[in-house]
Amino acid sequence: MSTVYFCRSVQFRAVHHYRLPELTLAENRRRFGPAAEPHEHLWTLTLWLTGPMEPGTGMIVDLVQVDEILEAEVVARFHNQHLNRVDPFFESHQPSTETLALYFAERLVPRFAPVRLARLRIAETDDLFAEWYA
Ligand SMILES: Nc1nc2c(c(=O)[nH]1)N=C([C@H](O)[C@H](O)COP(=O)(O)OP(=O)(O)OP(=O)(O)O)CN2
Repeated sequence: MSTVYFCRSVQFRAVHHYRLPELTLAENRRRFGPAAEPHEHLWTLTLWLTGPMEPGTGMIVDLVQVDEILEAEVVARFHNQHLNRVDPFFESHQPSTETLALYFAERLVPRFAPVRLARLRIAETDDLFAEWYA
């Protein structure tokens, strides 16, 4: 049986850096190079949502509802922020794309239920991104 996914992307601009707390600044600079310094990306978060299509509307989920959740959970919290400081979680977790994929998936899955978040992509650029699959 075929499956349809409804997809939506949202962007936010934010700074991050990589620094392990057990290392000195000089050691972090050697370990991570330029990425040890705060640097900005225009992040793109993309969701793949699936579930039954409502016969009347032909929709899996209303776009207005999707956008409200993304605005509250992603844009309002992360746009123009420093990711290492936006949530105490990132005091003990480096804000890599891999970590952000897990972070956003864990928070967005319950927000979209019973619509199923099946896949999520967080991209720093077109050629650097991480994906999460349910
Ligand atoms: N495993 C990961 N490694 C790195 C990540 C990541 O999310 N996961 N992120 C970064 C940085 O944020 C960094 O900005 C990207 O590193 P950079 O060396 O600039 O990457 P590119 O080679 O793609 O950049 P060019 O401008 O094309 O040289 C680092 N590592």
